[in-house]
Amino acid sequence: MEKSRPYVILSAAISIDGKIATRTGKSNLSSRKDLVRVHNLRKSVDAVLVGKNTVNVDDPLLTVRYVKGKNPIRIILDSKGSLSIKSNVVKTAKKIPTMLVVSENSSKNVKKFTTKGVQVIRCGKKKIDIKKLLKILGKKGIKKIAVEGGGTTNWYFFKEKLVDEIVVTITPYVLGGSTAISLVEGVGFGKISNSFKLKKIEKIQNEIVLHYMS
Ligand SMILES: NC(=O)C1=CN([C@@H]2O[C@H](COP(=O)(O)OP(=O)(O)OC[C@H]3O[C@@H](n4cnc5c(N)ncnc54)[C@H](OP(=O)(O)O)[C@@H]3O)[C@@H](O)[C@H]2O)C=CC1
Ligand SMILES: Nc1nc(O)c(N)c(N[C@@H]2O[C@H](COP(=O)(O)O)[C@@H](O)[C@H]2O)n1
Repeated sequence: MEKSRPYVILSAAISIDGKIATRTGKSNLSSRKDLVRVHNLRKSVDAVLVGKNTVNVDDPLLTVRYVKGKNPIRIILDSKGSLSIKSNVVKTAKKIPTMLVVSENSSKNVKKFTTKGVQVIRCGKKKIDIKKLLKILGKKGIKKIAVEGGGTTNWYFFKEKLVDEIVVTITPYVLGGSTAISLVEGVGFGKISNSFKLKKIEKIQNEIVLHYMS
């Protein structure tokens, strides 16, 4: 692992058939107990990163609420700067550090975000260059990141071989549907070569939490 970039933990909850949301975008798969575990993970990292669609669909807070602890910095990948200023992450940005990552070519006026307390980072010409972004974050003192989806964001991190650890909860649901979002979207790998080592298995009632390391 390059020293200059943060350690990346990919965190998600999946259905038995590997989906992270229903075809209508419902994703509240984890039990309360598993969410307590997720919040313990959040308090242990410097930042939580998600893609723009996750913010649009879930309108998450991405805070530590079910346990006591410091909120991580929230990072949203949104190359066009199209996020709604009415989203919870923007509305709470004056209290909880929030970064919006846009591309260098994004012509959108970012002042509407900065006035709400959001720090805007420009990175990558047309699309966000996540390798470069991780270096920028490393320079800002961010040492550990939890990537919390969605499937497209997860794909970019796997594609660039930037995932150091995977923590995935298998929840007792079958969602089906060819348009339902999978743990990893994108075009996918052509070869079976991207392997991880199983380090821990936790059973939480009806769920199994798998911990894999690169
Ligand atoms: N069960 C679970 O654990 C979780 C479930 N979810 C679910 O996942 C769904 C959303 O997933 P999905 O639609 O795949 O979208 P994502 O949330 O992954 O957002 C993808 C978008 O982020 C923007 N983006 C910009 N640069 C990058 C980059 N370098 N890498 C990745 N993304 C980039 C892109 O938009 P642009 O081109 O405009 O910049 C891209 O289309 C929701 O339904 C949500 O509920 C999400 C998280 C966890
Ligand atoms: N680990 C996990 N389990 C689930 O069941 C989930 N739905 C998610 N989703 C991620 O957490 C975000 C919601 O966070 P808040 O409760 O609003 O703080 C969501 O947007 C996904 O990134 N994760």
